[in-house]
Amino acid sequence: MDRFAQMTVDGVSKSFGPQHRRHVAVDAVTLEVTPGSRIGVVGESGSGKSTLARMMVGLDAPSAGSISFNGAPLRSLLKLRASRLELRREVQFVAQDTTSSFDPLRTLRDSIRTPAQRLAGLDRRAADARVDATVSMLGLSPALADRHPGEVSGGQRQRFAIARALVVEPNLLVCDEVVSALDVSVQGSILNFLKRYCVERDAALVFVSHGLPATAFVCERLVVMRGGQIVEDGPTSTVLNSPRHDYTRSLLAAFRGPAAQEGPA
Ligand SMILES: Nc1ncnc2c1ncn2[C@@H]1O[C@H](COP(=O)(O)OP(=O)(O)OP(=O)(O)O)[C@@H](O)[C@H]1O
Repeated sequence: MDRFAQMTVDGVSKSFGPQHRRHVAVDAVTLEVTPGSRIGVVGESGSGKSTLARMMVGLDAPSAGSISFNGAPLRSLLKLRASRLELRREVQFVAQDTTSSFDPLRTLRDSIRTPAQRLAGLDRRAADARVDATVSMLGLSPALADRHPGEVSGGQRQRFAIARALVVEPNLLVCDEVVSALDVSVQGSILNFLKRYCVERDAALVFVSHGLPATAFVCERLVVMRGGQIVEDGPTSTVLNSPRHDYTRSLLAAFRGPAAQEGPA
């Protein structure tokens, strides 16, 4: 599989529930992601951000519309084991809920080493070295990786989840509320780290978050969602300084302050 060049989300919708009580979580969303783009997806709770992110990594299937990776339908890439593994090598996801995302019976090191071996093709020794280097870059002691997920704090587990995604060095990283559980000081260093990671390797980031200041700090493009739809999409500075939609204005008003433009808060 070629290196990530383009992901296209084309008129994608997702509904939940029985026919007579259909709830439309994502409604005809169109979005294009290319290398180096860092896209922040913001919006109120229930606006469809997580559902969109899950569809982009193939964890949920769209009810309508299509998603393609380098021109190939995601659905067909996911069908075959070989292309699914290659896709996972290129596209990684960090979920909001880290409690259920790690196997409680395995050490964190085991869980992070597996993708380093299986997806990045490293032997055990190289994979262990990669695990140590990655967790260290995220401000964690490698010794902590020998614990089980229940033996570290929620914030540490969140950083291990980021490490598990980064250990395969993906070229598209999709993050769903990855810093909300972290202390403010740790948030800042993780946001800096994610931004640097993307800039250095021309990787793309889709960063789903409630936190507008953090999102504006990391992302050069902001997508605002409401009721499953994208109501605004543009360069971060344009969206912050001259929002076109009333909803964006009210979202900005809630976060009004210099922090929105100067750095994570
Ligand atoms: N598996 C599901 N089954 C039924 N409804 C769902 C499911 N997943 C999401 N929804 C509904 O879809 C809508 C969008 O949810 P989603 O989690 O995508 O929003 P969100 O913007 O990420 O919210 P939050 O910021 O609170 O995580 C919500 O009304 C939610 O209740």
